[in-house]
Amino acid sequence: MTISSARPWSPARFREAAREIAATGQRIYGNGWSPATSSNYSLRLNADYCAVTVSGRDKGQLTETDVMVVDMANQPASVGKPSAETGLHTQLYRRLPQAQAVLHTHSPASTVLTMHYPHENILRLEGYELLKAFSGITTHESRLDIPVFDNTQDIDALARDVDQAMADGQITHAYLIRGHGVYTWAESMAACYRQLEALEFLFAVEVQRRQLRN
Ligand SMILES: CSC[C@@H](O)[C@@H](O)C(=O)COP(=O)(O)O
Ligand SMILES: [Zn+2]
Repeated sequence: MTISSARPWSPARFREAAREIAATGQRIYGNGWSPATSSNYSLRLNADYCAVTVSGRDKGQLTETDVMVVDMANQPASVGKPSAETGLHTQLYRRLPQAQAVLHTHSPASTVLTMHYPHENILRLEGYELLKAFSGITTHESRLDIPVFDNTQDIDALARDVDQAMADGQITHAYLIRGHGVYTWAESMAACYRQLEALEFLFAVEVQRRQLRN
C-alpha cells in the first residue's frame, strides 16, 4: 500500500498565507492592539482549510512557523496547537464563502468601550467619513452597527451565537466581545487590515468623544 503525501491544500498557498499572517500580525502588534500574546489571525486556504496562528505566540515576533493549518471543523491538519479561538474563525469561513481573512485584536479602546457600557449590546458608528473603509459602504451618511457579545470561555457556544446573529442579519462587518476585543473579516488580508484599522480608529474616537461629553 502506498501512502500519499499529497495534502488537501496547496503548500505554496500555505507558505504565502503564513508569510502574510506573520507580516500583518507584526504590524498589528506594533499598533498596540495585540498585547501579551493576545489576538489571532487567519487566512482561508480553500473551501475546507484555513491557516491560523498557533496558540499563545507573541504577536510582536510572529513568524511563518507560528502559523498552522486547521480544517473548517477546527481539527489541526498540521503540527501545532491552534488558537483557542479557532472556532470563531472557522464559523466565519463556513458562514461566508467570500471571506478570505479574519483578524481578531485586543485593543484598549475596544476593551474600554465594551466594559464601561455593560448594557450596550450594539456599538453604533454613524456619520464618519472613515466608514467608507468598509466594503460596500460608499458615503459617510451610513450607519454601522457592531453587536457586542458577552465574553465566555465557551468558544463553541459563542460561535453558535455569532452564527445565529449572522443568520438573522444582525452582523455585517465585525462584532465585539465584551472586555475582550473585536473580530472582523474581509475578502482579502489587505481589506481586512484596512477594516480593522478603521475600526480601531473609530473605537478610539468614540472613547474620546464620550470623555468630552462628561
Ligand atoms: C493572552 S489572553 C488572550 C487569549 O485568551 C485569547 O483571547 C486570544 O486572543 C489569544 O489566544 P490564542 O490561543 O493565542 O489564539
Ligand atoms: Zn482573544
